Amino acid sequence: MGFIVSQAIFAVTKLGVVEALRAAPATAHSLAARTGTDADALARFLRLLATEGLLTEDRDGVFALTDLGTLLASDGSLHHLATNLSDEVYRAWSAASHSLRTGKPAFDEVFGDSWFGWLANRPAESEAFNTTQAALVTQRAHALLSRDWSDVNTVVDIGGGNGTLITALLRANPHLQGTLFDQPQVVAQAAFPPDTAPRCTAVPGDFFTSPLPPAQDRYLISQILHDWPDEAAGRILSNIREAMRPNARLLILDQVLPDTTTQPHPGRLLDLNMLILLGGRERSTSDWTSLLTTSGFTLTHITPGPRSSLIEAAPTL
Ligand SMILES: C[S@@+](CC[C@H](N)C(=O)[O-])C[C@H]1O[C@@H](n2cnc3c(N)ncnc32)[C@H](O)[C@@H]1O
Repeated sequence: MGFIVSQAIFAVTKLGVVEALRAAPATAHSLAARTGTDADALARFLRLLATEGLLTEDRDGVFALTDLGTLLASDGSLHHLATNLSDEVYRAWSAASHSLRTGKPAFDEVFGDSWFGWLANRPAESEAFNTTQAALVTQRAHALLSRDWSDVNTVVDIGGGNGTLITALLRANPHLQGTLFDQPQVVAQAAFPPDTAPRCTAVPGDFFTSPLPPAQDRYLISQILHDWPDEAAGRILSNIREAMRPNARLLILDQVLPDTTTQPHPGRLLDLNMLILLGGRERSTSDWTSLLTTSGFTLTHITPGPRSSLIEAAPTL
């Protein structure tokens, strides 16, 4: 019955109840008046979420967010993820058996289009998705940002969304020149802040078919390859390989699945989410090694991280 908790979380986040509670603890009655919700229903939603540790309720029926619940407020790290997973992604999951039967994305079955095709025609949803991705950057990018970049001059972020990661990288390394590469309607959403704008260029294109920016020192690709099955991921990698000089390096931020199933791992949830949405997959170290080898790369190092690992590769000469 985990979906009941998920939907309760999504509903109170989406309808502004979390935001109202972030401002001040309140009774269900007063919250209902401010959020356009039904007071009795709201009290029941909030009591369930209190049992999940997101809220407390005192003897006077006043609800307050816990530290965990605060993550769902608009300035919290999980707000965008919670709202983004609640609509189309959730509806795609209702056809999970289609993916199980065919190995193909349930999203396409439910919506009659691919996830990125569907987003391309919906500016509001596309912006919400890119904001969600951007909000997760700081949680994922630690291994990347804490590297020594002093001997690197140029870096391109392939499929870099609205530019949040490349901006963080340029801000931390004032000597670096950056390029953001993504689909035209996505790079159009990038707004580079004044301190990094002079050092960053946006290049629109398709990472399957467009020539990628040549002669960069580092090719960064974050949370992209897990969107695609091996054949398509291999085509993206081969395209990157073609743009690279022999001394350039590939930096992949993505999940690395453990080899065993003895421990729960968030990558297993993401693995199925990628299948349902895009027909993609998460990969283990041996999966990464073989994908990279067949695409002209040698895997040189993996820095494991709780949310994302940093996988480094060099062109095979
Ligand atoms: C899961 S998001 C990852 C965004 C960002 N790199 C991050 O780490 O959060 C996938 C990105 O791939 C981009 N993308 C999808 N298909 C593409 C294509 N054919 N060519 C270029 N970019 C594409 C999307 O626009 C989106 O920004």
